[in-house]
Amino acid sequence: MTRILAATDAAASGPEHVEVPVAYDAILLASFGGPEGQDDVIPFLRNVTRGRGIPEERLEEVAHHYRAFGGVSPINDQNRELKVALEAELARRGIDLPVIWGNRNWNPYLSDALTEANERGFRKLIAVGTSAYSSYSSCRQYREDYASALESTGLLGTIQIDKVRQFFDHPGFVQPFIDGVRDGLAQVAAKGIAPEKTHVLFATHSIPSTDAAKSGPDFRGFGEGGAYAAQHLAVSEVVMAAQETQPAHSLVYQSRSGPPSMPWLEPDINDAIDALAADGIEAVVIVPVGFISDHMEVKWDLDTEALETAGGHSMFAVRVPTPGVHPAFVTGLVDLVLERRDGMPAAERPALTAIGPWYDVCRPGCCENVRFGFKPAASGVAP
Ligand SMILES: CC1=C(CCC(=O)O)c2cc3nc(cc4[nH]c(cc5[nH]c(cc1n2)c(C)c5CCC(=O)O)c(CCC(=O)O)c4C)C(CCC(=O)O)=C3C
Ligand SMILES: [Fe+2]
Repeated sequence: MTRILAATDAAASGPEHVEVPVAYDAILLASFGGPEGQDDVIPFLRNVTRGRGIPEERLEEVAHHYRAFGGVSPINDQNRELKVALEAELARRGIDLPVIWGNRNWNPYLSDALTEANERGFRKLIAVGTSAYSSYSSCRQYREDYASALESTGLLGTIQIDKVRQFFDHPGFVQPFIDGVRDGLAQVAAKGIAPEKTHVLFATHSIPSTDAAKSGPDFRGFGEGGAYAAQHLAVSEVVMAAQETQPAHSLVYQSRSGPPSMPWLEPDINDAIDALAADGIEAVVIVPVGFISDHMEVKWDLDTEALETAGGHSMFAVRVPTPGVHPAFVTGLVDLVLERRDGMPAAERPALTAIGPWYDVCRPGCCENVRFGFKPAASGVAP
């Protein structure tokens, strides 16, 4: 297993990287949540966008995506499957850690999970969030929601919530993408399309540019796109380096939702596909590198919209699978829990890029949201 630590990272990999061992009572599988029927769609969207300044037209547009799927987000069944897969892997390895599931934006809520934990006598929880990268939306907001669920249930001070490190460069997360891109490139080759006419698009969720700039801790100096862009770029390089043929590749963004006046990360995947078509590219392999399961952002924004954009140019397009319940991913998540529980030294932790392994405990100021300021957050050093 490769583990590279850049010389410039020496200061960042001090003792603060790794915490002391903790005897956890249970795993908190923490996710986004999604509607389970047509009547849930609007209340769910209100939960997600409360106070966020998302234009009404965008909400109607997104409601339409959910309506087209019967008002049911695929994310809930995917989390149920992941929970079952984690339980099976824990049992197989003889690890006695129950898994409880709670979401940030829909039933079962994080507060329901904490109530359940309390009833079952659990005091120390290790959270596994279904989100691999660093940014306000993909890390800090989870931590804020842990804190507010502790507050609303009156369990602050009774239950402790730690989290596994952001796992963007853990082999368990990256391997399924390596396998998927290999399969995708083989499909392109089988069509007789040459590597020079092929492009690999690594796709992730766009976020406001100001959030991106503040993603990760300030002292790492990641530049304009912050840790969020740097982590995605680094993972893309690892995935491409593992391929036998290496067509050109790039990082693109999807699912932008803020007002047009607010800058979000670009280019949008559909604009990128248009530009590639104009350059004579005949095939695209789309890698949903920002996501862990085939939820709505994948099913709609990639499988419906991006594939349609490619089809409009008569391009051949393949969408690579997300990690889902790939055995390497499930095993990797359990490994992440154990390294944290046992206080495994940073030098022994698997990480495929020079950026990781990421921190057990978020550093001060990490993933600040300049739009809303700091709210209390669990599993980090204040603020
Ligand atoms: C970085 C990131 C991830 C990846 C990390 C992670 O996985 O956590 C992610 C995942 C997801 N986002 C999801 C759904 C939504 N996200 C929205 C809005 C937003 N997302 C943002 C960012 C992210 N989002 C941001 C900056 C906003 C603007 C509002 C704000 O500033 O906070 C909205 C409102 C409507 C809209 O504007 O699109 C919806 C409905 C679902 C569920 C899908 C399903 O149901 O299957 C999932 C997994
Ligand atoms: Fe989102």
